[in-house]
Amino acid sequence: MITDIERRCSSVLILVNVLLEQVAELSQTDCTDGIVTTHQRLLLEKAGLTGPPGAGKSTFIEAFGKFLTDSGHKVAVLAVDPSSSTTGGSLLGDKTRMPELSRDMNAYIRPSPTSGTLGGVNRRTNEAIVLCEGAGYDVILVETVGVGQSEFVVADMVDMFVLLVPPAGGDELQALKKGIVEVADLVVVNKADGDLLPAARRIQAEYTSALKFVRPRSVVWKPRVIRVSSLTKEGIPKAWDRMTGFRNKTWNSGELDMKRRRQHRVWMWNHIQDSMIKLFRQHPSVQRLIDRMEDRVMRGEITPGAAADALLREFQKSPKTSNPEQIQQDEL
Ligand SMILES: Nc1nc2c(ncn2[C@@H]2O[C@H](COP(=O)(O)OP(=O)(O)OP(=O)(O)O)[C@@H](O)[C@H]2O)c(=O)[nH]1
Repeated sequence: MITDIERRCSSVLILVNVLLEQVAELSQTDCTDGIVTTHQRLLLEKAGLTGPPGAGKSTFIEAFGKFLTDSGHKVAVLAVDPSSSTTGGSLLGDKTRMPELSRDMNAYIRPSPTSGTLGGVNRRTNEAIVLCEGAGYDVILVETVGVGQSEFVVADMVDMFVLLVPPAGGDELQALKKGIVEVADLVVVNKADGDLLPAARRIQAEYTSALKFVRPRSVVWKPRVIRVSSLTKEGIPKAWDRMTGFRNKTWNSGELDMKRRRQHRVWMWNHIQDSMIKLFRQHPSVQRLIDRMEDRVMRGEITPGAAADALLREFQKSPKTSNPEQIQQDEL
């Protein structure tokens, strides 16, 4: 269920986005160029953070975020929760998970959007990043649960990707490692304290060797593995040091700027894809045919390809499409 506040926040977000687009159109500049200067963009840190449930993401973000706000930064924590679009639940972004940071005037924690398609949820997260940049947050952390495809979507929204892991092995971790390690710029082994310290050292060595087999994505940065304790705060400054190291190197080489430009292109196409699907589904003649075609495909009377072609022909036949403004309303 969407609460009234969430509904209003979404409306405000969409309204601000529309305004940003109009300002960009008027000045014929890139939307983000209009609100964030080059100097600000150089100092901006946008990182994705993922890890399996129980790795200590909330505890880490709380400790890391406090360290940053104490050093004069403004920190925004956003969340992408793939389960929220299907179950209506929200694993992430809950303010009670980070009680101290959520009370901090220099931190903003945005709960995960809990409605809409995954595309819509991601789109709103991406728009929230742009708004946080404009509002002067210089560190933006986008948190995801490390179990789905969302990491790869988030990797297209942020400058760097951080994987947080607990000092434990097992099959679950092996599976997790394979996909995500390929997009990780920094692996943080959490809970490196007390009795868990020897295990944390072992996991650090394991990830360090796993990273050797990953195809490098940058010519100036080699992914690192560090140990931290979010409880004792040991290693927290080092995590920040590594993140700024990544940003400075990739910025100076031009890689970061190029990556951000490419991401804008990816998101343009993501938006087009989302909108096209909605237009398609809302097209009156397509709507009349969809149920029949789905039925025939399921009964094996027609191949999926032939059914898709029939629907696409119907869509192309009449240029009449639904009102895009109506689509935005429906998204809410
Ligand atoms: N010893 C130790 N325990 C930690 C550390 N960080 C987190 N924990 C503990 O690990 C457990 C899980 O921490 P959370 O921060 O809730 O983990 P999470 O990844 O956010 O978990 P989800 O909310 O389920 O996604 C809690 O009992 C924490 O107290 C750490 O650095 N050292």
